[in-house]
Amino acid sequence: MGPKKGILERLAEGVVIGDGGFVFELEKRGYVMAGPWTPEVTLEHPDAVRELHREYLRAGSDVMQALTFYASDDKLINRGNVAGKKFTGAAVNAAACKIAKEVAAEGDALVLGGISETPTYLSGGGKAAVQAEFRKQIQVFVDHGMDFLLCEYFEYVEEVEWAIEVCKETGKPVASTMCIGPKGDMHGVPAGECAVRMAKAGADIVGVNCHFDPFVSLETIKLMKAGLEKAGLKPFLMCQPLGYHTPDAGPQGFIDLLEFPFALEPRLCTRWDFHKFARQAYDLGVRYIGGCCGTQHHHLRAVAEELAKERGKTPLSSEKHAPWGEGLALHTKPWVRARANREFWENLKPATGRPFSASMSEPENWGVTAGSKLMMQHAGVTTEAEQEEVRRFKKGGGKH
Ligand SMILES: C[S+](C)CC[C@H](N)C(=O)O
Ligand SMILES: N[C@@H](CCS)C(=O)O
Ligand SMILES: [Zn+2]
Repeated sequence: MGPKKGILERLAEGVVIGDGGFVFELEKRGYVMAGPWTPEVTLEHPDAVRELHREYLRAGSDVMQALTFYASDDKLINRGNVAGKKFTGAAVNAAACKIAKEVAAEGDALVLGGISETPTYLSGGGKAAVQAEFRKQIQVFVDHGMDFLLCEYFEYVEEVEWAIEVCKETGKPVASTMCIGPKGDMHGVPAGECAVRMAKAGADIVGVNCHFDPFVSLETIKLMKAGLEKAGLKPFLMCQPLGYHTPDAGPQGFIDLLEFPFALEPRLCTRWDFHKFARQAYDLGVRYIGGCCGTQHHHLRAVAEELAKERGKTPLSSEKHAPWGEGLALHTKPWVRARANREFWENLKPATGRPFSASMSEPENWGVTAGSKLMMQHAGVTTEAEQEEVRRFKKGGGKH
């Protein structure tokens, strides 16, 4: 076998599958704390991180992304208060890189080092102080031979431009995703402009991650694509959305939903939602497709199975999963065997089993956010007349 193909070559040839959620999944498994969301688990429980990488590799992931989310020194510093432990970015990042490399070598995966938004920026620190945080993390990625770099989970385009600038100093390919929706960044910079600014700063791959569901995220990607086309720029497109449905989320996405972060399960996407997402993303020209918070093994496997023809292969874990539920043909009960087909799963509207659960936690957002038409469509309010009724209801202060 020759040398591994690089990320840009792989993207030019076809589709690359990213990874699933790490901090969210490890929080549920008892290894990460919700709140700080920092990944000192790479030092405390390396086996837990290793196993999750393996699960994603088995699902078809082409990239082992080192678990370095929020692992800047300024973010980790608060973790010194937990059980008297001090975790440095250098140690957490180095451990993350080693684990990612180890699992990548078990398949044909690339390794990726990522940086994310910093408390320094959010508290008004200037460019030099913010870039100093990034530089420390990136040095570790260079020392450990990461194949490419990612700026992910940025709410402000200014900060991600500073991040890309530092990544470019290494000469490695750079990907960049913001956690924004169709309304743009937290300063109101439109999504299309964010994409153009990321590409002009030097990102080879641009797109979105986290904060919004797969279908809202694709709406953002459409706006990004249009902005890039208008500016004559052609970076690869990347989308790693939530594994939760968020049609009612406001501009900051799922963070502002009442269920964030401990009661999101009723909103979980099914594997069939991810089949649909993968196809729509691919048709839109997205070539780097993965997941973020809430996404698990079966979501990624669905992406890999949906795009099996395009990729010329099926993921390892498909050995335990016949396409479109066909394994059910082996079930003992005939009425369950009747579900062993694509038509059944593609058309099912899953019930939640919660009689008093509303489909939206904050329907009052419907009339006030730019994505409201989209939200209504997701909620099944599809005709113009019904949508007008919702708007009238809103204007009337919630009274008919
Ligand atoms: C997307 S989660 C891992 C982090 C969300 C938010 N920025 C928070 O810190 O709670
Ligand atoms: N890559 C990170 C992003 C969190 S928003 C993770 O999967 O945990
Ligand atoms: Zn996320």
